[in-house]
Amino acid sequence: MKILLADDQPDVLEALRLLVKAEGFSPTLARSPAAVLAAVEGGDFDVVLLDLNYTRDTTSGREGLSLLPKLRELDATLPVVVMTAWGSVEGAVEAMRKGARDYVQKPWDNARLLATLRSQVELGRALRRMRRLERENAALRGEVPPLVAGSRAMAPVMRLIERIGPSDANVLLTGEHGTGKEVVACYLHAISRRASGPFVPVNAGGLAEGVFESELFGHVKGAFTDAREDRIGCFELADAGTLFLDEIANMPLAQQAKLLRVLQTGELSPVGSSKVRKVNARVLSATNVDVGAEVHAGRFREDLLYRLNTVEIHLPPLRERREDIPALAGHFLVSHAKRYRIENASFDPSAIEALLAHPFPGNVRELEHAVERALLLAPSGLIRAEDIMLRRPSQAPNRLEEMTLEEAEGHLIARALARTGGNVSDAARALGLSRSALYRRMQHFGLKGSG
Ligand SMILES: Nc1ncnc2c1ncn2[C@@H]1O[C@H](COP(=O)(O)OP(=O)(O)OP(=O)(O)O)[C@@H](O)[C@H]1O
Repeated sequence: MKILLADDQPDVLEALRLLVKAEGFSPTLARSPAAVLAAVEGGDFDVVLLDLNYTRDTTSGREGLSLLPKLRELDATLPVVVMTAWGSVEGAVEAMRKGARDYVQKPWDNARLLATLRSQVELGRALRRMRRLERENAALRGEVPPLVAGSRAMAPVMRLIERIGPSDANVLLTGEHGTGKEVVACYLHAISRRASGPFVPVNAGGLAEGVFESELFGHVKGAFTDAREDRIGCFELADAGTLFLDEIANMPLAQQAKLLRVLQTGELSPVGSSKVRKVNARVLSATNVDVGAEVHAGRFREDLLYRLNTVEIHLPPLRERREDIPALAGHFLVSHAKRYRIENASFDPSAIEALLAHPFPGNVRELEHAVERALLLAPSGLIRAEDIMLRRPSQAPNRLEEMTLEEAEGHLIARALARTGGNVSDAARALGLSRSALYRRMQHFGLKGSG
């Protein structure tokens, strides 16, 4: 049983540590509200025992009280027991209202404290079990997207996802292209309290100047020439649900400012209207770019990043979680066989070996496409190594007709940049794009120019 003990008085902490350790708990200690949050973010506790007062000369309990909603946001199933000063019943009542499960008064009675902690651990576990069952049932009903993530590298990521999912916290998903950021966003929504509301994905980084506001905030009839009807924006479509903003690092600064305003106020006005509307959408966002570096370079607003990444979840590339390859391949085999009505689809062990040996620069998406192609090419339903066409990155084809549209685009852009010696303006002119549009695509493909 893992317990987090939080108090700013070392002697109290030590007494509590000895007490709970003797009873089979494994304690972690925190001496400040910040340490409590950091511990809960990084750890996996069965119960928290939280003192409400953090500076010796105050007894208001404010600091501890303000921690409770934050803890609930981080993990709604984590039981928190508060300690209050003797006789301060109001503090205890307020703490319970803010999400504490129980309280004990100082000086505490050892036997009662331990009994309270033990029963909270039991209750917390039951609650988590129930949540898991609900989720498994929802997955069986097809309401939660299947997420294959059994590898060791994904274990801490999954723990974080399970913990953060039910809360309303804004989450920034990072990771290379095709690592599953959108599936995870969908999963987070499906296990949240908003699951019965809508999940609205929008490619925030791909919206042109003129469409951004209307797409996100909506417009009223007559707001501009083409506005023949009122249109509801994605923020309102996601009301009581989740808005998923993809490719956020590609948003120009002007759009970032508009988004930030809505996130700060929780209010928006559709284009052409002066009426203010309240919005209630949980915002999940994603990027394959190092946003910290973008902030540093002045291309991304720090205050916006701060709003978006209450919690950051990084999805490792597939090459760092090879253990997942067989299960993912099996998952894609079943789902595509169903889609193409292919019976008896299966892998020969040589096929799995070939998959395990591939570096997958395109991550899970590349694996999915490889399995889909192999399924369509294998003469019987049995897929062998030779049916799987995997390209070594160094042997990437340079025949356009063998490429996907995305590969062809990246290839043409890289070629144009090579021809112009990395000059972005010249390359943009050659490709018939604006400089900023080319810049966005270069970021998308991880290409660099020389100015
Ligand atoms: N863990 C997973 N379990 C099952 N399917 C997955 C998993 N990860 C990714 N996929 C599948 O792989 C494909 C790519 O995933 P997704 O679109 O979520 O990646 P992404 O990181 O959002 O990509 P991009 O950065 O290009 O937008 C999807 O079809 C998705 O269903």
